[in-house]
Amino acid sequence: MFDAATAYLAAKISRATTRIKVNKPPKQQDLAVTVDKNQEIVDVHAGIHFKWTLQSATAVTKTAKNERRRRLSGSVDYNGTDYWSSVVLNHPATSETMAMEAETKKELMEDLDRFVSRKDYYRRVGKDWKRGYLLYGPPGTGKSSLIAAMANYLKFDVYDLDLREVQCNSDLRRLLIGSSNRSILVIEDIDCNITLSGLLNFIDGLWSSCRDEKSIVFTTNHRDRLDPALLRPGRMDVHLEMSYCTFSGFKILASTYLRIDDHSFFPVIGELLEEVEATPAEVTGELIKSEDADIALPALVHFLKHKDIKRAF
Ligand SMILES: Nc1ncnc2c1ncn2[C@@H]1O[C@H](COP(=O)(O)OP(=O)(O)OP(=O)(O)O)[C@@H](O)[C@H]1O
Repeated sequence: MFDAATAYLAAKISRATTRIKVNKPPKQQDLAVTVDKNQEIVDVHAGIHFKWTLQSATAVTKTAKNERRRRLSGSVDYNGTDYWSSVVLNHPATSETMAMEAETKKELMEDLDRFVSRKDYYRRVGKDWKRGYLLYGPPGTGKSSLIAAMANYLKFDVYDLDLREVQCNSDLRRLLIGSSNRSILVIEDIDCNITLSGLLNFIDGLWSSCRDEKSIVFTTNHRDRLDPALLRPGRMDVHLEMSYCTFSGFKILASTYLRIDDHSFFPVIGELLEEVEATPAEVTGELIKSEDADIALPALVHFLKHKDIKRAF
């Protein structure tokens, strides 16, 4: 077998390549070919010599894995049969398009990178390879968009789980066993779901039924309504506040929607956003009305002024 592989590879790769790793991850059809960091591979195509060097393992995983991601909703039917119905996740959100503070974004992306790259670490310290995120903030501040951005970043599927659909822990366990690794499990509006003891029971069941490499995202519009028992690390490791639109958030939206990074209306919009609580959803609702900044920005100013007047009464 070794001799056959050597003979085969000798015809395929350059003599300069002394080491190459090929493996077949479980449940995947294709072979994964990897090289070590900083290892150089020489490739000859049409007489031209190419030298490839692996700079970052994460970058390779992300570009190599280019399949379409799915968004799945979990249900249990009247026969007690559980299933996930799936649609293609086509949400364009990325961390770049998210109107959030740059520091918060950076910390989240670093946290995700650390999480996915630490399989051996989790194993060594005897912890399950899972991470819980709580996204909280008023409606329209981008909690759902951020989940899509996280999935796009990690190239993970998204599984939506409505706890009201799940009657008992064995239903939950079967549903979760049917979900894939490398996925984000989403439980939205956690404060609207069932009682505290039921919820604690479900969440602990959730953790113990999940297999490797799973992140779980809970969302709520009211973190203050959640019991501290739910918020502790191990259930929800990272708490991320999604807030009303700030001026720096607005600049990101203006760059995405209007492709501008400055305009004479920016100062007045900055002042208004300090006085008025407008969600990024409301701001994008105005910006999307026209691609012409000279039309969209006065409309936004009008909206913010009007909102302020309404609040004053
Ligand atoms: N922080 C943000 N950055 C960029 N776009 C945003 C942001 N927040 C909201 N939007 C825009 O507003 C739309 C609605 O926001 P989204 O559904 O993500 O908010 P949400 O906080 O999940 O709301 P809800 O609590 O009602 O589910 C998004 O599709 C997106 O276009």
